[in-house]
Amino acid sequence: MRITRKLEFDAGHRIPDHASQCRHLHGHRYVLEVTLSGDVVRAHGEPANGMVMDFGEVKTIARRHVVDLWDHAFLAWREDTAVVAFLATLPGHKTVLLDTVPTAENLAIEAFRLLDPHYRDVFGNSLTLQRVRLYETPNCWADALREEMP
Ligand SMILES: Nc1nc2c(c(=O)[nH]1)N=C([C@H](O)[C@H](O)COP(=O)(O)OP(=O)(O)OP(=O)(O)O)CN2
Ligand SMILES: [Zn+2]
Repeated sequence: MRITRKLEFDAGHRIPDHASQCRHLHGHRYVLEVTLSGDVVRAHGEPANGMVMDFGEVKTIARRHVVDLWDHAFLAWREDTAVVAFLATLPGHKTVLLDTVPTAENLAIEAFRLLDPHYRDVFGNSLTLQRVRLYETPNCWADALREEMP
């Protein structure tokens, strides 16, 4: 069985080497989809009975480890030196430094990496993070799939 929880957040970014519009500082309302696989828990009296994982718990973990960190932040490639230096002049600015250019592909991979250790199988139902899908716009998204993760 697979279940998916969708969350949304707002963040700024730029793709410094892009040939067109995306080299400019701009933002998106990102949509993050977290897909888990596992057996349905069959345990009378347990709050998770009948579920792979409570959607509320899926959300809590995604917020704690990605969404709350990235929401209203500027997601910057640490080698984008001009932007990183500028953001450092803004007192208390919420900046997230990334090891890769903040494309939809790289953000999906990074979100998968951040979330994977936190979706733990506590009911013996083989709970596993399978996919992180990140929408950069309603028309553009990237999938980080477990079988393709480095
Ligand atoms: N493979 C990728 N291509 C592009 C990425 C990316 O992350 N991965 N990112 C961008 C830009 O950041 C941009 O935000 C996307 O812009 P655009 O292609 O204009 O997308 P829209 O949905 O706004 O397009 P419409 O045709 O206006 O709906 C570019 N490429
Ligand atoms: Zn963009």
